[in-house]
Amino acid sequence: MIKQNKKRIVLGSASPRRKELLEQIGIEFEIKTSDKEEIYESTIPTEIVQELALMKAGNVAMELEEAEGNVIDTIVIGADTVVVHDNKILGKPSDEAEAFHMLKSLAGDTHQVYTGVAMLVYGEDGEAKEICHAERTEVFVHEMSDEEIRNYIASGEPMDKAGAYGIQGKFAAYIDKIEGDYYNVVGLPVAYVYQQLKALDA
Ligand SMILES: Cc1cn([C@H]2C[C@H](O)[C@@H](COP(=O)(O)OP(=O)(O)OP(=O)(O)O)O2)c(=O)[nH]c1=O
Repeated sequence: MIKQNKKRIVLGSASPRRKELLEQIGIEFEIKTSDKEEIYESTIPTEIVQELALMKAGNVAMELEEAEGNVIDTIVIGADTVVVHDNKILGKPSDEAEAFHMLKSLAGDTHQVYTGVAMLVYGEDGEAKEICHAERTEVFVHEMSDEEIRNYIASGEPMDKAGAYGIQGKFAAYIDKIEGDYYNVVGLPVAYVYQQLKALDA
């Protein structure tokens, strides 16, 4: 059942995973994306993901305002996911060699996945309130041989994903356990999003 929202909800993301996750909980929403560059200044993972999530939501809101003249009674949602291993931030790999390097470092060890969520909540007056949050999940990965890593890269799964893996795909074979929200690893802590929308009476 699709929940009829009181406010218009706009997901500012090109990620197919985020779209699926929001659909999964039955929220009615539209997708708008912006291809503006994403840059961050912070060095702390919880801050980086919130900064980037807010930038994504802000860019989409700005383009919405340009296109439609104003933004009222709307919630624009942005999100960003990074993997952190040994205090190093891993985004999407730029090539297969980097994917190999990332996966080699994650194999047989524990890392953290952080997803930042930013919600720009526009009222009737067109004024926006910002809500930002960072969710952390601990992921424990089994040992992997170099051949297993190479085969996984050959599957094509790693290249558009932070940390070069997708927990929801073939990489499931190497997940020992997680602590925290599974959906956060896939790219959107949907329970957090739903609970916020509920609290906002959206
Ligand atoms: C760790 C992990 C990440 N991912 C994905 C989620 C995100 O799509 C991607 C991280 O990249 P992001 O830069 O967070 O998002 P994106 O560029 O895909 O989409 P947009 O900026 O338009 O919202 O990695 C998985 O699908 N599974 C996983 O297990």
